[in-house]
Amino acid sequence: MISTHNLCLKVGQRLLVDDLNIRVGEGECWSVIGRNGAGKSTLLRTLAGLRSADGGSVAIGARALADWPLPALARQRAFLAQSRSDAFAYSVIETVLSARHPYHGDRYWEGSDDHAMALRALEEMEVAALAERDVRTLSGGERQRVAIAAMLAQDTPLLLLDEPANALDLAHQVSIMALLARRCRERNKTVVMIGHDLTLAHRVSSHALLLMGDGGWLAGPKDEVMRADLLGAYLGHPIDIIEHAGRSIFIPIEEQQ
Ligand SMILES: Nc1ncnc2c1ncn2[C@@H]1O[C@H](COP(=O)(O)OP(=O)(O)OP(=O)(O)O)[C@@H](O)[C@H]1O
Repeated sequence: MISTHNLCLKVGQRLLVDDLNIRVGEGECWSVIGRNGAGKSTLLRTLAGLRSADGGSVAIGARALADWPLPALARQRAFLAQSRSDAFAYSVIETVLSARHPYHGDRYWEGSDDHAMALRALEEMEVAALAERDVRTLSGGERQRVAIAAMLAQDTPLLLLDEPANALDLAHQVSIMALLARRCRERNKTVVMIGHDLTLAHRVSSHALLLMGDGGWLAGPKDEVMRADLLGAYLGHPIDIIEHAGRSIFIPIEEQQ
């Protein structure tokens, strides 16, 4: 679905990611893991085509990202930014409907199919009751769920999400991550997301990509990569993994006082 070829990312003189070669297949769910400042958002923005590579390339399907016309690219991938600000008094439903524009061509108005999809996405995110509300009046968690609803309404094969669990309460963190995993399993969608909750990431992901922040990286199936020794090295803190009720629970090891 999406692949990188000797991808290099830099900010200023600092090398964040060096020679990254990954192939994210259809139906796979990848978690990108690393310390603050390791380059996770920079990578995701590059995968979305919102920032150019500092070396190497990204391809969606067989076509280089740079060769995708923007409307066609918007039908291939949806992107959830880490934060957003709303300058205008759009309603929730208008915000979600705007995600349907890539399907309009020359048509200005949305059709009834667009409305039905937008409403369905709001219902899935449990924010349908807020459809007529001004987005600027929403709580942080409600706004996050509306942004994810817009992604679902965009209905792309590839979803790129920068910390989707941000601002969500516990129940919504679990349900939305489970929904993303189901989208991969049942509808063959492809997800690449950033998250700091290792237990949740391990539960829903098929693969993980660890970023060291100095160019180094490690990618593979989650059980090969999300090992205590590797995570400890990449996150700069020792980690314990406890098996409980068939799940792996990741906990930071407390230093002796
Ligand atoms: N426009 C910029 N100018 C200068 N430095 C930048 C710029 N954009 C990003 N950086 C730096 O690049 C590094 C990587 O940033 P990035 O946002 O990708 O990190 P991250 O892994 O997503 O971190 P976090 O977990 O805190 O969200 C950081 O040190 C950041 O300060």
